[in-house]
Amino acid sequence: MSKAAVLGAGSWGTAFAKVLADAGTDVTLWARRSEIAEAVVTRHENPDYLPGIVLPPTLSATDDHEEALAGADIVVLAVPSQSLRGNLERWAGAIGPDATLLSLAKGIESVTLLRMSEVVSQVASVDPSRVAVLSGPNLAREIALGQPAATVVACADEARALAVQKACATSYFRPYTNTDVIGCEIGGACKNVIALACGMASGIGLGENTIASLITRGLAEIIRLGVALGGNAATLAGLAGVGDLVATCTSPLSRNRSFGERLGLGGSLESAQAATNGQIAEGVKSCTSVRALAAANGVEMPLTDAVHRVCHEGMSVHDAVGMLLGRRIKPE
Ligand SMILES: NC(=O)c1ccc[n+]([C@@H]2O[C@H](COP(=O)([O-])OP(=O)(O)OC[C@H]3O[C@@H](n4cnc5c(N)ncnc54)[C@H](O)[C@@H]3O)[C@@H](O)[C@H]2O)c1
Ligand SMILES: O=P(O)(O)OC[C@H](O)CO
Repeated sequence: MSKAAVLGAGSWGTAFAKVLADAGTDVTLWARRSEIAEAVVTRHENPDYLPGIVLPPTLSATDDHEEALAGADIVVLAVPSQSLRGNLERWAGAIGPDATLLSLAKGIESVTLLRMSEVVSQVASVDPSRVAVLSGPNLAREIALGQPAATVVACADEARALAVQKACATSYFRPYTNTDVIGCEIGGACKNVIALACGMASGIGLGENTIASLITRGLAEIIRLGVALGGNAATLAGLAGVGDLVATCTSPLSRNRSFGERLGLGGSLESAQAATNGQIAEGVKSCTSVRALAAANGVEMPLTDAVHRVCHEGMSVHDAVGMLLGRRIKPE
C-alpha cells in the first residue's frame, strides 16, 4: 500500500487527502497552522477551507512536515503556485530518495515562467521523471462531497503515473493516466485566466453566447501555447484541457470566475482579492506569466493579454471587450 503526504491543507489539498484516504491509501495532511491540523484529527473537519464536510477518521494531520513526509512514497504538493518554490525549499530535505512528487498546483511561476513540475524538479533536485501532475475538472468542494468526477495523472514515467492513479481511484474519483505533463500543466494554468475573462463578461451582464465564445477561443489559444511548448493537442481536448476549462469557466464555485465577476461588477483588484477569504485565484498572477511565456514563444493569446490588461494595467472590462472585437477578422 502507498503512503502519501499531502503538503497544504487548503481546499484542494484537504479534498484530495480525503480522496486518497477513501481510496485506502495511508495519508497524512500537513497544515501550516496547528489549529487546522488539530481540527482535522479531532473533529474530522477543515473548518476554514471545507466547512461542513466530514473527513474520514483514517485521515491523519500534522503541522510538522517531517512527520508528514516520513516514509511517504507519494508526496503531494498542494500549495498555490507562487508559494511552491519557497515551501518546497523547506520540505526538500525530508523527501524520500525515490518518492514520486505530485503537483496539484495550476499556475506558471512569475519571473522564471516555469511550469510547476519544472519548479519541483529544480528545487528538489530530482529527475523530471519523478515528478507527476494531477489536473482536471476538480472543484474541491464537489469532490469533497463525493460527486463523481474524472481527472488526469500525468508523468513521464508511466509506472509512477499508474502508482498515483491506483492510490487515488475511488468510487467517485476516476483518474486517467497520461505521459503529457506539459499539456496537462498548460491546460490547468491557462484555464484560470479564461475563467477570469468569463467572470468579467458575466459581471458586466453578458450572456451565454459570450461565455461560449470565450471558452472556445480560449481553448484555441491554450492549444496554440501547449503545442508550441511541446504538449499534445489531444491532451487539451481532454479532461485537463476542455474538461477543466468548462468546469472553471461556468461554476460559481470557481475562485477565478468569481474574482473576474467581481471585477466586471466594478470592484477593484484589492476588493476582489479581499472577497476570496484568503484563497488564491491563481489566474490573477498567471495571466502575466502566461502572457510572457506566450510572447517568448511567438504565440498569440489575445484573451490572456486582455485579462492581464484589466487586472494589472487599469483597462476597463468594457474597453477590453472593445479591444478584442476590434481585432482583424480572420478564418477560424
Ligand atoms: N480549490 C480547488 O478547487 C482546486 C482544484 C484543483 C486544483 N487546485 C489548485 O491547487 C492549488 C492549491 O489550491 P487550494 O485550492 O488548495 O488553495 P487554497 O487557497 O484553498 O489554500 C492554500 C493552502 O496553501 C497554504 N499555503 C502555504 N504557503 C502559502 C503561501 N505562501 N501563500 C498562500 N497559501 C499558502 C495555505 O495555508 C493553504 O493551506 C492551486 O494551485 C489551485 O489552483 C485547486
Ligand atoms: O476555484 P478555481 O478557479 O481555482 O478552480 C478550481 C479548480 O482548478 C477547478 O478544476
